[in-house]
Amino acid sequence: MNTQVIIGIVIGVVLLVALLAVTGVALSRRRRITLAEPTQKQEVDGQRQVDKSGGYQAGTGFSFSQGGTATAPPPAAPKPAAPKPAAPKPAAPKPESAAEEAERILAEASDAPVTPVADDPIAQLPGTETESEDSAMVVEESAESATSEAEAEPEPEAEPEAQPVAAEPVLDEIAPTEGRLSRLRGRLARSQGAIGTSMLGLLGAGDLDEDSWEEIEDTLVMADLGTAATEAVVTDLRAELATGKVRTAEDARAALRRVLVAQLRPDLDRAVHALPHAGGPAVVLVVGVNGVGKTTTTGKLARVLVADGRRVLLGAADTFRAAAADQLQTWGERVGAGIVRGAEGADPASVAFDSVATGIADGVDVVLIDTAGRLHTKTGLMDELGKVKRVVEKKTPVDEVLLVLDATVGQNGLTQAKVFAEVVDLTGVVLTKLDGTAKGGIVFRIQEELGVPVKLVGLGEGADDLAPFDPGAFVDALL
Ligand SMILES: Nc1nc2c(ncn2[C@@H]2O[C@H](COP(=O)(O)OP(=O)(O)OP(=O)(O)O)[C@@H](O)[C@H]2O)c(=O)[nH]1
Repeated sequence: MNTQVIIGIVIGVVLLVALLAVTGVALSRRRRITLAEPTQKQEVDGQRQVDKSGGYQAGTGFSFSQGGTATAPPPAAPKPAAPKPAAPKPAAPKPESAAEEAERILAEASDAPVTPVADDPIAQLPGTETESEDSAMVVEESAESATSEAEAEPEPEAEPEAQPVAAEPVLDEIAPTEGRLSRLRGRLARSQGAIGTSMLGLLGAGDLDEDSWEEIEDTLVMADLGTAATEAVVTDLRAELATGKVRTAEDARAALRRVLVAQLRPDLDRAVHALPHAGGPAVVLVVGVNGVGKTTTTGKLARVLVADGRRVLLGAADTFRAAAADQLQTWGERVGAGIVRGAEGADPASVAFDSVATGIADGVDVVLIDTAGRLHTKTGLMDELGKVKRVVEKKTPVDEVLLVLDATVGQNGLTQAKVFAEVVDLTGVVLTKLDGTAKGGIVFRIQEELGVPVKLVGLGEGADDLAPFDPGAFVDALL
């Protein structure tokens, strides 16, 4: 009896030990797999990509692609430290130190024509005066820190806190992006309706006399479509109705939908060029005037990219407003993206340069640079934005220049947009605050007048209130 108990206990202990051993092996395997994850390869546009996300994925309705259209590759500029083919190893020190390189590039960029900012009140803000000594110092400091961090590449357990790329953030849950288009519909429905209700009422009423056509025109103009787009829509609608196939209210709705969608140019490339290219991260510049939602959009975009499996570095080149860098840093911490920021009032170009240098050194997939809000009337500041772009291009091409526009400001937004388009080659527009009192018709004008596609829309202040722009879904939301 006693012997049986003892045997039972022995068997139990043996089984327990075996179970622990198996669990231990499984755990250590899993750990190893997690660490090895960054080598996972993906095919994107026929090119091999390295997924360094650690498997943090979310289904996404967003479309990302490789750039190459925002800027031509940097002209025969001395290509800084030809990156090693086996990329993600952080920065082997270059022959020219990062600080020297930064200094040289900023000095070269400063030779380019920069409009004097003499009596411009905005230009009197700290840091806007000239780039020379102060900014060079900032670059030197930050470039040095980037280099030394890269040199002191940590052994697994000795992780330095100063690492610019994400220090143990508590990551947010990111809402799946799939449902965002239906959310777009709901949000727009709050403030839209002009096009839908009145147009469908008129079209559905049967034969249209000239008064009705005029009313249709007025409705479209009031919805912010502008005269050119309005005329085009009316002409196309007349043609549709002339076919005699529009007999019911449903036919009228379908015809109106067809015409509006066609007017929104569904053929335009709306993918955000945010995928890395061989040897370097994609660079996205986020530009626009104060308060339109640049920082918020940069943060929201970072979330989507991280959810899509990308390693993201944020560049806080909005040095005019200290809170903007703090705001961006918070976004980064929540989502697991690193940040490079300069001193308040530092030269934005130096921060942008430093961000890209750090991004290259750390092997991130994309660097999102949030720039300062610039009043479009301040030529000097606009020139400075040109400088930001030129300086970045010395390192790597800028893949995407996203202009953020506040949809609620209507015509003013368009005026701003045109000035920005003169200074930098815009590749896409983000239209924010479409959840507000915006009239959706502004989308038609922006695309028509700028020739640049609306790629993303902001639908609220919430972290996940960013959606890809889709002409069909957008028109559905209007009707
Ligand atoms: N309703 C709504 N509010 C938004 C949206 N996007 C941004 N905002 C709000 O707009 C305000 C300004 O946003 P910011 O991101 O600070 O704007 P900014 O362009 O970076 O401003 P500056 O740093 O001053 O140049 C904030 O209160 C945001 O929450 C949106 O899509 N909808």
